[in-house]
Amino acid sequence: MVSMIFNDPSSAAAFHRLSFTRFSNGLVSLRRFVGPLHVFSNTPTLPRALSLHAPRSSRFITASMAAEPSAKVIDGKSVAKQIREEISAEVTKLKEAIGVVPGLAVILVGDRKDSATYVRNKKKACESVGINSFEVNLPDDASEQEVLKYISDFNGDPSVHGILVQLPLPSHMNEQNILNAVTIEKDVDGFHPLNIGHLAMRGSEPLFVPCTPKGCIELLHRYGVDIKGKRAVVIGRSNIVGMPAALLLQREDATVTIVHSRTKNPEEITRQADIIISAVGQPNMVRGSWIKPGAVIIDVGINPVEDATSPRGYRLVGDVCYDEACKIAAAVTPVPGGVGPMTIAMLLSNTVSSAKRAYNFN
Ligand SMILES: Nc1nc2c(c(=O)[nH]1)N[C@@H](CN(C=O)c1ccc(C(=O)N[C@@H](CCC(=O)O)C(=O)O)cc1)CN2
Repeated sequence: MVSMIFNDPSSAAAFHRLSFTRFSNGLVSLRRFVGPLHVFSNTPTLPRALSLHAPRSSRFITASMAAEPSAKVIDGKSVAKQIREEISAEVTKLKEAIGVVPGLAVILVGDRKDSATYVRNKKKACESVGINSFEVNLPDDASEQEVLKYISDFNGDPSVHGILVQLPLPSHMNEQNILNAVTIEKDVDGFHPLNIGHLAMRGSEPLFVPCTPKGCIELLHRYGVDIKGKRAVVIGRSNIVGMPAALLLQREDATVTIVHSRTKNPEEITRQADIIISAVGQPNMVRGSWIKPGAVIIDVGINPVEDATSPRGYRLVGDVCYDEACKIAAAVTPVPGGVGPMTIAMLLSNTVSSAKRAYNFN
């Protein structure tokens, strides 16, 4: 069975570790639904309404006897495509009106395959919407000074509106020093302490919100999920996902609990949530028994697990046991094809916002 112990990744590394875990599908007991959570769509191509009902009388059932999968699949891939089309139109407008083309600079240090893939995908996404991209590739043994020099050059370059340092960085580098060096006006990753600070303060607006948490909220909005007054549980408290996701949910008037590696009874707490955002990097940790019937689940985990039948030798799974979640939740994001593609769509969105802000263009 999958481990029930999870860690708090302080950097992106824990999300993309190649950890191979075997698990088996046991029976799960689940509590009957206590109240409806309506999921309305305001987008014509997306689902109209979701609401699950069950009689209050029978208190417990088991997953083996439970209904067929009924959860709505929250399709991040198609929402991200829609967003790229919207961004493409904005880029054209900006260029035609004032002759400005947004520019994104990406710095990659080291030779991690997954990071190289993400950077390549970011470059392709920029091309697809008409954003200029600038790429710097440094070897694993590059010095922190070299990275800081590139950041300083990009900070002063008017053709660059967004700067991103791909994480994780090699262990000899001080991540915080490097993230702090990006000027906040170009911090399209939203990781600068000032941007995070503004996100945490009521009545204050950050210039940028971190892309993955922003993508999670965007999915909830585009699928018409009510957040105000709902109970939300964020599993994981990393700087790049869990913590900012909790702050964003709070700004949307959810009642937010963070479940982390030292939380007692994580299962019981999570089962109270109307909305779950899981970002711990532990394959299939959240079982059916953790989920309140009718909950909406945003699964941020992208975990490789051994799979001899796949050409890559592994396949990707989320933090949430998808098959079990599909039988209990109202709506759930798949992995792959859920939050991942939204991360890059939000990066493009932040880059265009930055270029517009630089020229006071609305
Ligand atoms: N500077 C940053 N570094 C990292 C971030 C970040 O937001 N800023 N996030 C992650 C990696 N990441 C983007 O950088 C990212 C991860 C995953 C995906 C994605 O689309 N995943 C696909 C599956 C891909 C596959 O098949 O291998 C999916 O979930 O469908 C996009 C971006 C850490 N570093």
